[in-house]
Amino acid sequence: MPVALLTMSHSPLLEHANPPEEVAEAVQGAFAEAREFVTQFDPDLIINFGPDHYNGFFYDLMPPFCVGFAAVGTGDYNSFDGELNVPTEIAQDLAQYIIDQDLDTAISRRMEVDHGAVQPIEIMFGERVAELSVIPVFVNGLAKPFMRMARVRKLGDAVGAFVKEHLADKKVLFIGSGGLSHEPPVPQWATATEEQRKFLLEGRHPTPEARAAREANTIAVAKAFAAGEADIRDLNPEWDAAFMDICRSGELERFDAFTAEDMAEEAGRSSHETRTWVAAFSALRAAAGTYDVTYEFYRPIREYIAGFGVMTAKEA
Ligand SMILES: O=C(O)/C=C/c1cccc(O)c1O
Ligand SMILES: [Fe+2]
Repeated sequence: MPVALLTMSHSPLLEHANPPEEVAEAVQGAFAEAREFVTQFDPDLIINFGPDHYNGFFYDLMPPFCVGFAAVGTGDYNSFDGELNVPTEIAQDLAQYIIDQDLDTAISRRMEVDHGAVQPIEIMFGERVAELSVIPVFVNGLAKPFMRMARVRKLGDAVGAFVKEHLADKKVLFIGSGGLSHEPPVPQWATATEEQRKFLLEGRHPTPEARAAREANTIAVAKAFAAGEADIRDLNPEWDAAFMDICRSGELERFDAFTAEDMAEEAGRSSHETRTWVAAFSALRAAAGTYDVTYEFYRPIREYIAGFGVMTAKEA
């Protein structure tokens, strides 16, 4: 049963910022390497661990995990805004399997997925996004409170065991989207204004004006950050390197010692997006036994507000 993995940072600023040419080219080179890998693998099914940035999930009901039985892109930052081709029956069986492992997951029969979930698929597969078979699995990476990392690892474990037991005839690609160290200007409940709280609570389907204002603010903050003038936590290449070391090592239980507080303090509030990587690597390990990392890339890129990492791996 062939299984493979792609984990990568995403950033809506890829289309809106101008890092030095050498940096932009290096990122595009990393995408080309990863694209070659996933194209060669040619998955029958993608299980996509993705976060959300208050486009699909809000504080009126914020699950730690959610398996999509059907899904539609929100189109934020010009990301994919159509329906994903979700194999509903397999997604239902997956959710049942996860629950049977004594883990709790929400389900959605109409999950809304934002740039954080779909950008890697778009970059890798271009126009084919709508035709590919994709099960989206939301992993909360932005909204406190956070699950313990061990729980995220176990979610991935359950997903990988399901693939091994029930999808042995399929080529499955696990994707984890997000991270690494970064802290884009997304409001936090604890410090939010009344207006921001209203958005965090029920901001689904914003007006075009509200969406444009949010995007313009992110672009402006990224510009200021690159100039050393933004009031957001800096990237942390040492933290990112240590994180990628664990991914490479296969000793994923080492993530269990990560605490939500330390992650935010050391690597920024959105470093919680790395939970998608933990789930994806754990799924790969459970499905494959052992794995080899076949490619990796890293650059701290302030213009993208991202400790920007890419890794591919496959069963050893
Ligand atoms: O949701 C937003 O407004 C900003 C998102 C963002 C910015 C930079 C890096 C990321 O990973 C993001 O998701
Ligand atoms: Fe993000």
